[in-house]
Amino acid sequence: MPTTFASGPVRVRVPATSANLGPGFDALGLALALHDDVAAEVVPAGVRVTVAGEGAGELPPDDRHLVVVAMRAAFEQLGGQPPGLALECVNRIPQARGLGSSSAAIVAGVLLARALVTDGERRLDDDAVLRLAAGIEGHPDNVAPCLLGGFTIAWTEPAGGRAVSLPVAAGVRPTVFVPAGRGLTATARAALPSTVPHPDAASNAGRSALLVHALTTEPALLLPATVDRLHQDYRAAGMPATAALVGELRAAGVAAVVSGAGPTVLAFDAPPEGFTPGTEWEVWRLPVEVRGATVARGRLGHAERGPVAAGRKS
Ligand SMILES: Nc1ncnc2c1ncn2[C@@H]1O[C@H](COP(=O)(O)OP(=O)(O)O)[C@@H](O)[C@H]1O
Ligand SMILES: N[C@@H](CCOP(=O)(O)O)C(=O)O
Repeated sequence: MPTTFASGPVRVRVPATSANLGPGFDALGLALALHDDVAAEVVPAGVRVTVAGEGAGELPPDDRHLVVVAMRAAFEQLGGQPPGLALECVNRIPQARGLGSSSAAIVAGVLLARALVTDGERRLDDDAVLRLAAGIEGHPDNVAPCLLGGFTIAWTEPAGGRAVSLPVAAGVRPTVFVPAGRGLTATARAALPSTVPHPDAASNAGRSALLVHALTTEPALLLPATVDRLHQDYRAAGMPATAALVGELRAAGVAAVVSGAGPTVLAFDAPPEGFTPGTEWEVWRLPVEVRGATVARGRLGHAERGPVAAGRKS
């Protein structure tokens, strides 16, 4: 059946995410209440992208833009490309900091493309959206919480990425420490060895299983549950300030980890009174986002164009 396109714009709201959560490398993730909003419309020709907020003046306004790249991949699976595309992006997720901005862009693109095709949900169901987005990103651990919300466990089968979302226990209060400097995920992945010692793998298996229990049921166990031996130490030389802050917070009894591939630090509770991380860090309390990505008809309105998402506080 030929592909037909919806008339008028559609919009999507996608949350920031923190992946790994310490021992759950490439598997565990958490959605956070900080969002990008993107609207897209099929137009007669060309590709036009406007960007406000994070990445404005830096991101390519054309087919190289990651949201457009993801839309193109999704349209391919949906049966055909539209004649042209117009996008409006309002970005609040800091980019290249370990808060899942690239996954958010990819999820936004796949969901927008599906919503712009008249029978899109029949052609690309929710499981296929996750598989496609995880395939573009290369690992499923950010894409899963971005799509599903909450705390997610993701894994990869021969057919692609899959995930489940679990409710987070009351008393988990994520705080992120965001540095001004960037770090690309690809660079941080290149710092990892191709094999790891068996005791390190065994340690992470136990701690990530414990982390599922700690995050959903018993937050008092978050400190021992967030010990990692598979990625953080290998990456420390490339982000010494991040490694030092994780160490200081943990020494103060706060369960802290590298957020995603860094350089942001995620703590599962507020730092103790009087703890000063240094002026290079912006400190935001970001509640867990339970909703995941949401799609609606129409352009971005006043609410979506606002400067700060609900929950982000300095
Ligand atoms: N909202 C966005 N729109 C377009 N491209 C984006 C967006 N967010 C991130 N990107 C692209 O992804 C890169 C960052 O990806 P990555 O290194 O995986 O970091 P992060 O931890 O933020 O996901 C950016 O430099 C940019 O090229
Ligand atoms: N498991 C990945 C997670 C990358 O997350 P990001 O938010 O930094 O893109 C990794 O550790 O490489």
